[in-house]
Amino acid sequence: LGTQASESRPSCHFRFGRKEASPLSGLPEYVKIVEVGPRDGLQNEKVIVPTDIKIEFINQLSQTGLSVIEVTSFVSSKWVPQMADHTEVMKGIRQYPGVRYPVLTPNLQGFHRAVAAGATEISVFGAASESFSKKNINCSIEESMEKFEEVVKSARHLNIPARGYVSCALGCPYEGSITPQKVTEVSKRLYGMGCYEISLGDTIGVGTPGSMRRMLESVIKEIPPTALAVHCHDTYGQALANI
Ligand SMILES: CC(C)(COP(=O)([O-])OP(=O)([O-])OC[C@H]1O[C@@H](n2cnc3c(N)ncnc32)[C@H](O)[C@@H]1OP(=O)([O-])[O-])[C@@H](O)C(=O)NCCC(=O)NCCSC(=O)C[C@@](C)(O)CC(=O)[O-]
Repeated sequence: LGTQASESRPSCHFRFGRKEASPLSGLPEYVKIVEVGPRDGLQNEKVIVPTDIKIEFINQLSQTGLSVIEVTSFVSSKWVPQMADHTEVMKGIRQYPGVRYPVLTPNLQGFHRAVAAGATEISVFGAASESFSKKNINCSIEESMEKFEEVVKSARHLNIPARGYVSCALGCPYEGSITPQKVTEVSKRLYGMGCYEISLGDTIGVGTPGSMRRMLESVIKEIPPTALAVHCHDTYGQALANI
């Protein structure tokens, strides 16, 4: 994610609930906001944010009425130094009733560490682009799916809900356009293995309402819209329009 422009950091992403026959028309019945500032917002900061500040940030977010706050990532500190204090952050925050605190886990090692730190919800994060998958998590899409299968299976045994991210849903920093079919294929794999919700990431903010619609129309053929979320980076000021 090194190529991500600093202004592209999202602080939250969205899931919509609708009653209409067409899931892409009309206004949503409700909007769920998944706050990702402490994780996606901070992960690329050059200066390491002190752990106590992160904890205070999350505690204050917990008092805003949000129902889901993504806290940290149990990833390699060599890859993402900013998330090296994942265990301290997870153990240090005050968990408010009615608020969920998911964390990112790329593999079983991360999953076990997350559980040991007290995580009760996790997310695996894949991509619809081979190059992005390799640069982000050092493996092919197929290899990543095998790792995620293990994680989601272990999570299920512990009754821990798992979400799945699909990066590059509207474009890749290395490959350019990504077809809606590829996004659908990866989303279907994640949903099929047991992820309760698939978050479609416009990782570099290159989407438009048109490309978002085309991508969603394809994914919705395979996954119920109630199990979909979008995660929009605001690199070109289009995130709100795309949402
Ligand atoms: C996935 C790995 C770990 C593979 O990294 P790797 O180097 O391929 O891992 P490995 O299995 O070959 O192991 C190598 C070393 O890493 C360690 N290791 C192995 N796993 C872990 C772990 N879980 N936690 C801590 N350490 C770990 C392992 O113990 C070993 O340590 P050593 O023996 O060399 O001392 C690495 O590539 C990584 O950490 N990547 C993180 C990428 C990341 O966090 N990216 C940002 C989040 S994704 C995102 O932002 C997109 C999203 C979700 O917001 C949606 C969107 O906008 O598109």
